[in-house]
Amino acid sequence: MSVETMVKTYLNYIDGEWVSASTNEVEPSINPAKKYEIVGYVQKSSKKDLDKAVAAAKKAKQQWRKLSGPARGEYLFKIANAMERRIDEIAETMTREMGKTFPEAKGETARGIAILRYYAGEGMRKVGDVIPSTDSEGLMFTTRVPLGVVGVITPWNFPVAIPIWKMAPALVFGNTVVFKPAQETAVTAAKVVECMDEAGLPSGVVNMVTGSGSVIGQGIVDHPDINGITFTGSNQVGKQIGQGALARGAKYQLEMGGKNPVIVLEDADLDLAVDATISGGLRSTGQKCTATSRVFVQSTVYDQFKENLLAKVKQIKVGDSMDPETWMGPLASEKQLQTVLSYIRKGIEEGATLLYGGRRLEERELKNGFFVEPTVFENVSPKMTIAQEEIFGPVLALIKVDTLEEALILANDVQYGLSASIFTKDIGSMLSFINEIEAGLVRINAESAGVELQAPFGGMKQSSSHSREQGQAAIEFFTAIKTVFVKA
Ligand SMILES: NC(=O)c1ccc[n+]([C@@H]2O[C@H](COP(=O)([O-])OP(=O)(O)OC[C@H]3O[C@@H](n4cnc5c(N)ncnc54)[C@H](O)[C@@H]3O)[C@@H](O)[C@H]2O)c1
Ligand SMILES: O=CCCC(=O)C(=O)O
Repeated sequence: MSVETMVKTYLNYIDGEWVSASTNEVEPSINPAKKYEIVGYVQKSSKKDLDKAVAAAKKAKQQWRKLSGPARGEYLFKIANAMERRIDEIAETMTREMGKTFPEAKGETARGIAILRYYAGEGMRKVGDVIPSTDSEGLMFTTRVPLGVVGVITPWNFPVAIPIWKMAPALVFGNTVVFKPAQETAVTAAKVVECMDEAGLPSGVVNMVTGSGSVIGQGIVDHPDINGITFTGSNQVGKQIGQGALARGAKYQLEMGGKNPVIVLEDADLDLAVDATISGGLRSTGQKCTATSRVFVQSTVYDQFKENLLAKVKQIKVGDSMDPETWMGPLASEKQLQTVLSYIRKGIEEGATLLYGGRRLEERELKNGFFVEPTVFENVSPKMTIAQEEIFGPVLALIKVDTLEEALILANDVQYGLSASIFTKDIGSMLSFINEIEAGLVRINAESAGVELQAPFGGMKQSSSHSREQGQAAIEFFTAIKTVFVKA
């Protein structure tokens, strides 16, 4: 059964107009909690639509870069205000489209608004330095210029925060944007862009084209008039994007997966560590790049930690994310469900012990959605697939260790390096962890997830192209430095 009456069709946004794709094809965006419910129809665009969007962004860039930083910042304040007026509607759309609980979706939308305001303020900050020249009569200084047209390619798991943490700095530093959201959350993306339109952003400054990654995403990578590409998503796609961008000399930035460890030492506050492991690993149904995946627990407190963790995991209420009683919603798509179930099967086949969960939930209404139980494994050895690969689902692997040194070696023994936590009261252990863990986000006595918009964010190793997003770090990607020498 599909509910097709009164379902709105969302259009592309090109040169300040809402337009259909040239293909005349649309795709349904469905609710992962009730797969028969269509949240909206979104455009299945072609390269021709992308070309129009790029041409609009290219035309708009001269006027936009001529505005002062504070004037561009004013537009961001207006977008933030428009989003604030529509916060509940946007959050509800996000919940219905990708399944995170309504409070989480509302928190993310509020975060998007705060990011806009932060970067609005950045429009007033300095963009260069005066550097002493060897010529006593010369003046040497740096200034920054925008890249031009920036392609923004984003995933479905943070459908408001991630597009905004890319588009807000792109805009305030004088770039124009071609935005390709994940098709799974294109309705939520359209609502964010509606707020930009409501704010009166000049035509062509932001353009949105929805469609498949292989056509629109790849089209952005290959387009000669796109000067920079900022991508967040999987490693597989990120590597392709990096290679494509490098081949034609475009600037690029990739933020990708994680396999994030938590270390629990014997002196830890165990209640805190248990709560943080559950929150960091299972909120958003484990679909955060920063989600806790591997939990290294010192052998002296292992049994106690396991008992306390399981007692709490068993209480987790799984269900429709709009239900205020629900703590954990569905996975975002059928594909995501199948991937997570296949990792769980692999864990069992490779000899890990399934302590709790592991099943798809199909009782009553749940059968219409992509629900899986929160899942906990133990006896996970370091080379098992579930200890190495990003699962992106509510699956925790408990691993017993004797010492911090052993935990650090095992924690670092993966290709990823995004975020990591430790629970301990010992300052020496904290310092060893800070120095030796291979992760871009290092958290002490706090869960592995939780990114603050004013601080740099990005990974080490294969989690990133080694650049950083957010905070003042964003200026490094979205501008180019010019060194100027002046002599009268
Ligand atoms: N490090 C971070 O900041 C961060 C944040 C959120 C998510 N992620 C990662 O994102 C992944 C989950 O998101 P996903 O499933 O949407 O990722 P994905 O790589 O499948 O898709 C991301 C985006 O790339 C597009 N795309 C797909 N193929 C493409 C191609 N050939 N060329 C250009 N674009 C293409 C998609 O349509 C989508 O818009 C996880 O690995 C997660 O860890 C990382
Ligand atoms: O999915 C990646 C972003 C994670 C994040 O924003 C957070 O942990 O708060």
